[in-house]
Order: sequence, then structure tokens, then C-alpha cells
Amino acid sequence: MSDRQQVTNARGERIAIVAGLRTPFAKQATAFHGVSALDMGKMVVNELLSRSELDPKLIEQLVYGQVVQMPAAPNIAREIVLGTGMNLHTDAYSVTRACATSFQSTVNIAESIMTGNIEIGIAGGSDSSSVLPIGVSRKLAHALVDLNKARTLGQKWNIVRRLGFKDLLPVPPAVAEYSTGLSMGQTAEQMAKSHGISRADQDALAHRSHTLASQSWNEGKLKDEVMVAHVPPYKSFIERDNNIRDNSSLESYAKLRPVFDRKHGSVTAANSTPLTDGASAVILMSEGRAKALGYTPIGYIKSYAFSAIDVWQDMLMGPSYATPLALKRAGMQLEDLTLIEMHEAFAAQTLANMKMFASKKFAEEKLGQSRAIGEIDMSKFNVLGGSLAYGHPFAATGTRLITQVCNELKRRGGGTGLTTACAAGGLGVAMIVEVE
Ligand SMILES: CC(=O)SCCNC(=O)CCNC(=O)[C@H](O)C(C)(C)COP(=O)(O)OP(=O)(O)OC[C@H]1O[C@@H](n2cnc3c(N)ncnc32)[C@H](O)[C@@H]1OP(=O)(O)O
Repeated sequence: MSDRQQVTNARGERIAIVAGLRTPFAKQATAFHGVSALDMGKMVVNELLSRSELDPKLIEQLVYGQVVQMPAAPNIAREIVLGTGMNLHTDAYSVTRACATSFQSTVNIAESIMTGNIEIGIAGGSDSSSVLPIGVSRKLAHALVDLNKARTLGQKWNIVRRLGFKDLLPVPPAVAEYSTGLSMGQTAEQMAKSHGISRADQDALAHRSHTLASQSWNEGKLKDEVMVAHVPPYKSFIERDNNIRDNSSLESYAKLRPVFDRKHGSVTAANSTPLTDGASAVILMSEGRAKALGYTPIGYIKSYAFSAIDVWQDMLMGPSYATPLALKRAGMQLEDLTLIEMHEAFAAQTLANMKMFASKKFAEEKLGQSRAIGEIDMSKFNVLGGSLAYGHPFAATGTRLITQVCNELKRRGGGTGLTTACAAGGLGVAMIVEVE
């Protein structure tokens, strides 16, 4: 069996990324405070359709995702269809794959096109860290169910009197691994310590990310892929990511105290992604349909791969496992790539992955191959900055990366780009796109 992946439909046509768009990304409880993931998703899909001058009725399927679920709209994809003037008969379902969610929705649409089930679809993801499903304690939840069943006042009183003050406190969703209880930040700390990633290197990567992202905005490189978002109730708007620090000094990073291990740690607010609100989406079509409708695609999907590893150790090492698979499936080596876009969940996690890319020992022991994935050439790496600067609305990051790398490849005259991310649950993803 060949290792190569054929990302085409039965007519041999490639999967075209026709257009991509995102909202500006806003730090938690700032510009998008009170705006739900669903509202941001509708906003970006509406605008994407309108900018592409694509009749919404032509969309056959929409796959969308969120990581922090909205209990009121568990199938966010269908709500977006119903809220954007698409054909009511447009199929829509939601996926969740932690921080790789919109990679997954993109792959789902791509595979629907590959099988010939559809010709045109939309994929994406949205997350709000400001509109959260605030829960109740287990004891209170238990009591509320029992109260519903209690008949007499006495029975009700018996249930209520067992509750303490602490049981009544609200419980926000945790950015932590369910099975280990470790927060993502604690995992980043573990990776920094296990792989000898220094605080200075983490801060330098974060500073690079902010500097490049700020330059990219100032040079107008992002304006076509980031919409101006008018924020309900439409008294304000946001037109630029608000986490990016223009002209930040490296010294200011060094002053911050570690957050996740206050005594011996190195992971700080500056070298972590902030909690962020935002949404993104892409339109995918079969190459033939895109051409027939007169579109010049921004790129094509060349290969993709997902990976899964243990959650106790190095859980955010996904790129180092998924990338060699995607490269093999594309018939490529790391050095063949024009650009590399790696999601920066934390500087420590990014640097640990970069180290493993270059490690022969890692390749032999973990990947079962004799050759290291390859040394990353920094002139190709996150050239417009990364998630440390832009922020990371979990489900929206995948389609941000895909769109951003396609547009940057276009500016550079074409080539191939790797997008890759780690995700909770020990998951990883890599997708290679090609641009003419
Ligand atoms: C697969 C994955 O992607 S896993 C990743 C999932 N995501 C996460 O886990 C989110 C991780 N991030 C977090 O939890 C939070 O952002 C934290 C805990 C790290 C920090 O939260 P907060 O303390 O609320 O951050 P906040 O933005 O207030 O910054 C704290 C301080 O650092 C400062 N700071 C932040 N970034 C920078 C920077 N780049 N340079 C200089 N100072 C900075 C702020 O100005 C602030 O200073 P102040 O206290 O004087 O106002």
C-alpha cells in the first residue's frame, strides 16, 4: 500500500480552498464580551459569503465547531445555517477536536467533496472565553434533580439543608485535561522542564511572535483575511486583533512572574496564549466547481494527518507526531516546504516541538524512523507571528492558520505550507497546502 494520500475527488480534481476569513481575535472579556461563539460564527460566515459573492443557496454542507460548548446551541453548525440565509436544506453538523477543531471541520468538508457527496461546503470554528457555560457544583446539580422529584416540603428541606455555601458557588469550565486534571499551562511547564526550554528562549519566541504580528498588521497583510466585526448591540466595532503588542520590549517579558509553577516555573502570561474570543471559516470546493464558478482558489489541500499520544507526558507534542505523517502522505520532506505555521499554544510547547523536529533520537524512539523530521528554518517559521500574539480562540485557530498560510504563500509567489497544531487529549494535526 502506498503511503501517499490522494486528496482529490473521483474526477481527480483537488480540494480547493476558495476563500478564508476570520473575525479579529479579542482577549477574554474585551471587545467580544457578551458575544457568543454562535454569534461570532454567524458573523464570519455571513461576511465570508458576501465577500465571495457566493450565493448562500449553493452551500451544500457546513461543518463547524466549538471547544467550549454552548449548551443552548450544541449543534452550532446548524444554527449558523439557519442564521445566514443559506438553503434550509443545507446539511450541517458540529465537530470538536480541542484546539484542532477547525482542522477537523475542514477535513470533514474536504472528505465530503472527495467522496463526491458535495461540491461546495464551509468549514470553521468559533470560541468564546467570555460567554461561558458557567456550571454548578456536582452536589448542587444532584440536589436540583432531587428537588424536582421531591413531593413534600419536608423532603425538599431535607435536600436543601445538606448543601453548604461552597456547593452554591458557580463553576467555570476548566482549561484542563479531564483525565489528568492538569491544566494546559501545567503541561507546558512539564514540557519546558523535561526538554530544557529556558525562560529566555520562551520570552524571545513570544517577543518575535508579537513583533512579526504587529509588522504584518502594519504592512496591511492581514486586512483582507480579517473582517471588521460590528459587535452586537452594534454600538462598537473591532477591526484588529487586540492582544498583539506593538513595540513591546523583551525586558518587559522578563519581568513577569511564572503563572503555573510560581516557584520553579518559566511559563508566564507573555509566553502563553491568552484566553481569546473569535471565529474563522473557509469555503471549500472541488477544483472543477471552483473554476466553473470563476474563482481563483487561495490554495489546495495536499495532505493531512491526525495523531494521538499519551496525556501524562508531553501532551502538547502533537505537531511532532502528525507532521511526519502529513509529509509522508504528501511525498515531501520538511526542507521542501516553503512555509511552516505551527500553532503556538505556549512558547515552551512550541520550542519543545521544534527541538523534537530536529532530534534523531526522537525520530528513532517515537516515530520509528532513522531520520529526524528536520531542523526548522526560522526564515520559514510563523513568518507573520503566531498564536502567542494573535491569541487562540480554540476552535478558530485551525482555519486561521490555513487561510493565513495560503495568503502568505500567494504573496511569495506560491509553494507549499505546513500548518500544524497540538490539541488537548494528546492530539495533533498537520495539514499541507499548496498554492500556485
Ligand atoms: C492546545 C492548546 O492550544 S492548549 C492552550 C490552551 N490555552 C490556555 O491554556 C490559555 C493559557 N492562558 C491563560 O490561562 C492566561 O492567559 C494566563 C493564566 C497565562 C494569564 O492570564 P492573566 O493573568 O489574566 O493575563 P493578563 O493578560 O492579565 O496578563 C498578566 C500580566 O502580564 C502582562 N503581559 C501579558 N502579556 C505580556 C507581554 N507579551 N509582554 C509584557 N507583559 C505582558 C499583562 O500586561 C499583565 O500585566 P499587569 O498584571 O501589570 O496588568
